[in-house]
Amino acid sequence: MDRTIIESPIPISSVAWDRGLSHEPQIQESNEPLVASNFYPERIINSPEYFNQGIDGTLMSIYVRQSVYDKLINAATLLPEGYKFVLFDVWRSNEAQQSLFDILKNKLSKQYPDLSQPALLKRVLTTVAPPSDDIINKPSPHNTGGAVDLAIIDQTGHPLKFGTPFDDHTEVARTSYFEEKLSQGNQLTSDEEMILQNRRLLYNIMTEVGFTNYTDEWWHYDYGNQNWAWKSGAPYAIYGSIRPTFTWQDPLIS
Ligand SMILES: C[C@@H](N)C(=O)N[C@H](C)C(=O)O
Ligand SMILES: [Zn+2]
Repeated sequence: MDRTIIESPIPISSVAWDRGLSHEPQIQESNEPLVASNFYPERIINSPEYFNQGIDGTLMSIYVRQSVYDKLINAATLLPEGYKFVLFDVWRSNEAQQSLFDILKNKLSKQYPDLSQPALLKRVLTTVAPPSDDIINKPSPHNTGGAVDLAIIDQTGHPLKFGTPFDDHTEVARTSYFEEKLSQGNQLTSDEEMILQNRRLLYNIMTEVGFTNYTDEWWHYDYGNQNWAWKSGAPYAIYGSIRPTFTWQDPLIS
């Protein structure tokens, strides 16, 4: 493995993620299809987290834009021998986005009963994008099939340590959290050092093939959607709102 993949630090962002700005890029829809992501089990496995949790509006299969799948396959070849990606979620229905938002809002309002409504909303929106009120111009990132939630498992089938569970809503989930600790002159424990390297591995591989990262979550990467266009400086996004068409079933229906 190329050592720079675990040695190159993750950049520390000096500005907070701005949900207004991240919807500014125009969308020029490429009409790339959504494809199922389960045809390369040697390197990519699916663990559809929200379907497994019984969240409304979820599907058992994970669907992803064609170029995003191609990029994931490409990225997977950069992993150390025997390692695999594990996909938790890619395309997400608007119903599922709404359910995730409602569930977290409910959970945090019970956990922090003294938080004001604006403060509560800010916390919820750090972990879950708002359900879209304009799916043509401002689709939520996963609804485009261009946002990927993922982690890595090693050659023995065990997840690498990333410092928090998937969908953790604390500041530790911020992708550069351990880089920040280091840059502030703190000594990392050996466990934290391992987590730092694992986050660098995921970050450097994903950005190498063209993804951008959502700075508040080590597991969330984008390609082709407005998040990606805003973060990468691309002139426009190529993925808007979409839904799977289940082409293999069409002949049976007609
Ligand atoms: C809910 C979490 N897995 C996620 O994807 N968060 C981002 C911010 C999103 O909802 O787009
Ligand atoms: Zn995500």
